[in-house]
Amino acid sequence: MTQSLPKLRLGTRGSPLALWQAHAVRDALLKAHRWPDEAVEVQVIRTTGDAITDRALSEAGGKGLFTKELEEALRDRRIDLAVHSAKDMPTRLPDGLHLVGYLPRADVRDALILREGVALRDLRPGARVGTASLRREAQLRRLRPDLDVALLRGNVHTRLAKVESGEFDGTLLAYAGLSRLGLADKVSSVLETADFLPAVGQGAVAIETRFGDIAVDALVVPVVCPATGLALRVERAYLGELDGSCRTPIGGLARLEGDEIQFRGVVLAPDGSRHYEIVRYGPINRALELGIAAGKEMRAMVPPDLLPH
Ligand SMILES: NCc1[nH]cc(CCC(=O)O)c1CC(=O)O
Repeated sequence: MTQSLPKLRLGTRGSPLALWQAHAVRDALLKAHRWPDEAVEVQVIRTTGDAITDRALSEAGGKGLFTKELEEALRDRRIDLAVHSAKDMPTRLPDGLHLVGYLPRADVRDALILREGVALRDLRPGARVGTASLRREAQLRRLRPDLDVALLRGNVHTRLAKVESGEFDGTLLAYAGLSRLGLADKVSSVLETADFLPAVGQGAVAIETRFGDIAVDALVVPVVCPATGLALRVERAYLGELDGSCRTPIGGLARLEGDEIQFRGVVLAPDGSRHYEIVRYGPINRALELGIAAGKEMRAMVPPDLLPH
């Protein structure tokens, strides 16, 4: 029997980071199946989020802005899989779609990029640090209430340019993204997760497919990382319990420790004046339950002005 070569159409946004991630998935597929280059075709799809550059994403409508058009293409069968930053994925997906898995997770930490100096403590009081992330802003204010934290949007290169030009004294970005773009040498220092928790999903590349399209899923499964899948199951279940708005600064990180999962979560007041932390452990075969329990515990602890209803 001759096996005909599949032609998988992989959809992605067109940003440099998205393209890197799409090609990482494509390369993994080609390698795992020993396919020739033409077996996986990358299709660039422009999303609503790509058109917004002047406002904080939380104001523009938040998550979903970067995924909608890709998900429409999936449902219309114009593509067979969509590749996303796991961090940018809403906790609830549209009917008929699912996350089949993730590439092995990269460094989860946030990185500090400073015009001068190395560490957070090197910033003088009043120094201007730019970020568009509520989570980064709140954690930064908590650690350094004396800084002037301001909105800084745009792609990675734009942000780095604004630090280099002196418009900002520093910025915070995901280490994983910088490293994928070959910009790890711009990093002044990394913020340890002990005092600065990443966003749920940070550092992970997600692969979304049509639920029930077992032919496609069977081809994707060999490239997905089970450990990353477990961690993301916990983190996304936690976020799902807290969701409702993306106006609340939320961090969360699950890690495998032997046959246990450790989860740590944080919710903060936007100005960093209050923060609520939880640590929970659970067995690996109870990942979903661990995430849900962590989310419920957090919800019970956090005052309603930070997490509505
Ligand atoms: N929201 C944009 C986004 N989505 C994923 C990453 C970085 C890569 C990753 O976390 O996997 C970034 C940039 C950033 O936050 O610095």
